[in-house]
Amino acid sequence: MDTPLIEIDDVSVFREQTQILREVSVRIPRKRHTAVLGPNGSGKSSLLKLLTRDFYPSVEKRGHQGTVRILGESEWEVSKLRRQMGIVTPALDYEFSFGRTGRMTVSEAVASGFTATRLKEFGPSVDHTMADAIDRAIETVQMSDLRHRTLDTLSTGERRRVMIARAIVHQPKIFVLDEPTNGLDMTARAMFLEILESITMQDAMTMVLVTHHLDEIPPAMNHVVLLDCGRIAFDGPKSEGLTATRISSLFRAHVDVDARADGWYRAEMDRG
Ligand SMILES: Nc1ncnc2c1ncn2[C@@H]1O[C@H](COP(=O)(O)OP(=O)(O)OP(=O)(O)O)[C@@H](O)[C@H]1O
Repeated sequence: MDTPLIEIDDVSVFREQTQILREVSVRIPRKRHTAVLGPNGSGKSSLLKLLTRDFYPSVEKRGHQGTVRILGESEWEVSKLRRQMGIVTPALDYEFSFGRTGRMTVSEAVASGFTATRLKEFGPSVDHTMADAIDRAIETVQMSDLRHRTLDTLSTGERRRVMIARAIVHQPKIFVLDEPTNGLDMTARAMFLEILESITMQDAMTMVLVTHHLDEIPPAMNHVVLLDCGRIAFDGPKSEGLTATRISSLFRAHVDVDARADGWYRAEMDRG
């Protein structure tokens, strides 16, 4: 059997006396695109930070320390690990919006995904194969016309699409997105979701999407993890996780959930 891409085993994380993740265990095999859903402060970003090695499992009072294995390994040099993953976070988007990083062109920024670097001086020397991959990634996010523009001249929606191209240019096995539609208007969001949908359908990378919004989970993403106060409240098939009962309990509100025929979900708060 294939080694799972991600195995988190009995991990707790404490920060400043507060326990922000509680005995979390999650296993994500290849091709199991997974949405991590939960209310504000439930620990979604902290879970992703375990994957990117921004957070490590804490040692608990009884001496126990959980493990995080990525591609079968628990010891990773952070820079090497980042090259195995595509990552899109609001913080990264911000970093690419100004200063020397913001003055990179779309093509240069996408090329920097090969080395997981943030400045063109540290970027790769681009050979033919890489140039083709850069073109394909830029096409996937529908940015070919703007490829020579610098990032600081792009709208948030356009820059976010460039971040996707940068994250996938080297065809990583794992593609992680943290609330990627934050700050996008209706049209930019719809376009962004269409791009995510096309990437999940290719199945080349396994996507882990952190979101508050059920209606952002692409149809081909069939697995959900529900996080509640740092604990896993559910981990399983989307059709069983995204029920009105579970979602209402998670968000402490009456929520109607509609599984649509096209595979997308809609949720609406029942204010009655
Ligand atoms: N570095 C830190 N130091 C102290 N507390 C932290 C730290 N990082 C996160 N927390 C706390 O851990 C909890 C979970 O935070 P996290 O950002 O993972 O939640 P989230 O589900 O991603 O929230 P949101 O949806 O609002 O982004 C919050 O109560 C937060 O204040």
